[in-house]
Order: sequence, then C-alpha cells, then structure tokens
Amino acid sequence: MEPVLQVALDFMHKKRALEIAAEAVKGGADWIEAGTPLIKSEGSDVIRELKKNFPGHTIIADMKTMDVGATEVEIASKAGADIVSILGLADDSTIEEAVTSAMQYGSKIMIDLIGVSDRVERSKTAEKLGVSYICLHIGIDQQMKGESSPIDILKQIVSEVSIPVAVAGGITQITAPELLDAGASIIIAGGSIIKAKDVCSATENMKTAMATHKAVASNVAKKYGSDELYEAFSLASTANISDAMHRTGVLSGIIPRNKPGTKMIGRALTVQTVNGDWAKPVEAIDQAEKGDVLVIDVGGGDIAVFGALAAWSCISKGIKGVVIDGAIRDMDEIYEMGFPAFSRYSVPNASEPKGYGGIGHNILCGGLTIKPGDWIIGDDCGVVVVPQEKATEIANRSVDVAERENRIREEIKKGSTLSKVLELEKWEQVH
Ligand SMILES: O=C([C@H](O)CO)[C@H](O)[C@H](O)COP(=O)(O)O
Repeated sequence: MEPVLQVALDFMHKKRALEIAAEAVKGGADWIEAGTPLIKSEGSDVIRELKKNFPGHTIIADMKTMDVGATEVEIASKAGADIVSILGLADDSTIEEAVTSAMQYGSKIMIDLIGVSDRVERSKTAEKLGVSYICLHIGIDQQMKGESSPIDILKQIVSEVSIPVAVAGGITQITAPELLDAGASIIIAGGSIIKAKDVCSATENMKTAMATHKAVASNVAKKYGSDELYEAFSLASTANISDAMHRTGVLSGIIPRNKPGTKMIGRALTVQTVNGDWAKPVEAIDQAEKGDVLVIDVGGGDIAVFGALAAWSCISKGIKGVVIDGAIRDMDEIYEMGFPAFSRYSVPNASEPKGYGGIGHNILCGGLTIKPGDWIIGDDCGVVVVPQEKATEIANRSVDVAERENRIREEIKKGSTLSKVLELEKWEQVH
C-alpha cells in the first residue's frame, strides 16, 4: 500500500475542525480523522459533516471504543466513517463485535495500541480477530512526559502481521521518514499539522517528507527531552506555563523590575534571610552555578537585601536573575544593566549583613514552596515556578499551549475574534 497521511483533528469545535480539514486536504492529506475530543464534544454529527465536505476522502472516526463494539461501530459507520478505531485494551469480544458490525456497515476496524503492554502479541491477536489496521500510538499525555514512537516495536509488529500498520503520537515532518523506513504504512499526524500557522504548507511538507523519505525542517509539535528544557521554556511565556499547570505556579505579588521584553529562565538557588540582612543573598552568589536564579525568601520584608553590586556579582558568575520575596534597591542601575530582577518591593534603604538564614533549602516565595533546582521563569507578566520533578512534562505542555495560541492568533488575524474562534457562548460551562 502507498504510504498514507491521516490528519487527526483533535479540536473541540466542529467549525474550526472543518476549516482546518479543508486546508489539510488542499495540502494533500489523504485520510481525515475525526479526533476523539472532537467526537466527544460534537457527537457523531461531525463525522457526517466531514463525509459530506470531503466525499472523496477516507474518514476515520477515532472512537477509541472500549465496550459495546458493535453499537459504537454502527454509530460511526452510519455517520459516514470508513474506518473506526477500537482500543487494543478492549476485551476480545468487543473487538469481534466491532469487526462484525464493520462488515455489516461497510467500514473497517483500526486497533489502537495505546496503553497496551505487549503490543506485538496484541497486534497478532487483533489480526486474527479480523481487524484491518494496527495503530501503534503514543498518547498526547505520554508524549508530554517525553515518550515517542518506539521504532523497534514498530519493526516487530510490521514483521509479525500482514495488515497495514499505522503510527501516531507526536509525528512531525522530521520523524515521519524514519517511521516509514521502519515499515509504517500510515502516518497519523495531529499537532504537527493542525497547530501550524499555515496548515496547507505543513501538510505539503509532511507529504514531501513522506515521498522523499527525508526530514523537512519544522519546530511545531517538537517534544523536548530533559536536557532541552531551557530551549522549551524559552518558547513559552509565563502565561503559557501557568496555563499548562492548570493556572498555578505563579509567585503572588512578585513584580518584574526590568526593561520590557526581559526573560529569565534558570534553576533555583534558594536563599532564606531576614528583613534587611543581605549576608546570605550575597554569599549565595559565590555558591551559585552558572545558569542559576537566586530566589530569596525575606518573608515579604521591606528593607532591601539585594542591590546593584550584588547584581554585578551575579553577572560575573553567570547567574540568570534574582527573585526576592522582599525588597530590592538600586533598581535604576540594575534596570540599565539588563539583569533580570523581580521583587515584592523596590526601596532605597538596606541594613547590615548579619548572617541569619541559610542557602539551598526549601523556602517560601510569593506564597509557594520553592525547592533548590526547581525551574524559575520570569517575564513581563511575573514569575512562575515549575517543580523540577515535573519539568519535562510542564515544558512540553507549555510549548503546546503556546503553539495552540499561535494557531488561534492566525485565525483571529484573518478578521475573526477570540470569542468567535472558540465559539465561547456555545461552550460556556453549564451551571
Ligand atoms: O489520537 C490522538 C490522541 O489520543 C487524542 O485524541 C491523536 O489524534 C494522535 O495522537 C495524533 O495527534 P498528535 O499526537 O498530536 O500527532
């Protein structure tokens, strides 16, 4: 079978999905998938609309059925689906029922291996049960933690079954060629196409990558590993990061004191002191590693513990910035030197270096606990903290938020509004 590009529409809204599907079809998409969130928000009607709008294209209903296989396949097939996805985790009886129902309504079954532990064995069983396609799938939530499609398992599945094997899960114009080389017949792409500012070009680029077996450069939907977090956080704003953390992580009352556009990214070196005592903050500078951010807990004190000479010392050491739950001084000089600084207060007066407190233990700043090594990101909106144990996942989710906003921005710029693009009134929470 010729390699197929299946574009997955994982939106909540039918109108946006249909518009983006039209752009993807223009760019050469072969198959169009009604994604699971789309079907769950709009119902099977969206499958009907896709069939009506793109009659020459194979329509996939990503039902991810887990039970009542026959009924769900009947619903999707009657709405126009040519292929219906059933979870590999479902009981054999559900898969058998789905296959029988698909034969009755003229559709086919694709088994989705998301969450399956022995994917090779399950693929062999699924083929025996009569399914037409296998889909090796790394879910979006798994991708955020750094998982990607395992080439070795793909190769094993391809060698063990005779039906076409699809791959899904964060596939980009860079990764598609190696998956085809490993034997995949169907490339399922969601984010790398539907989050692109220009969906038509992104689809064309994916088709080129598939036809030539050569990567085409693209940054959309790239996933970042634990050694690439600086790069990832540099692509997201503090607002994006807070959204990715379900609107948490914000240091309350900590205000940027920088030139507009200043961004700070680094790992926390925590310091605790008392009001006006600048000994530990200044000693911490000598203990810091390049790339650290000093985070100073002064319990909200209003006498300065940090000033311009400390800031110059930080620059000498390669420290990325300072965050103070208390007061800073010499802001005119610090502003001019471009050293990122965030604090609760800016005042002229300091006190004596007495030496209370400590360096490198858990502290409170802006109402949140900060641990040494947590990621600290600051920009014109304020400061957020990302716990180090969740940093890879939050970095990827933050970039995802930024990319989805980039796409929405393009739609607004064509003359629409945020409310219209998101169909806000229709989707308000029911109270
Ligand atoms: O099936 C999918 C996911 O479970 C949400 O419904 C996606 O369509 C699939 O993963 C493809 O999307 P990307 O991973 O963004 O390429």
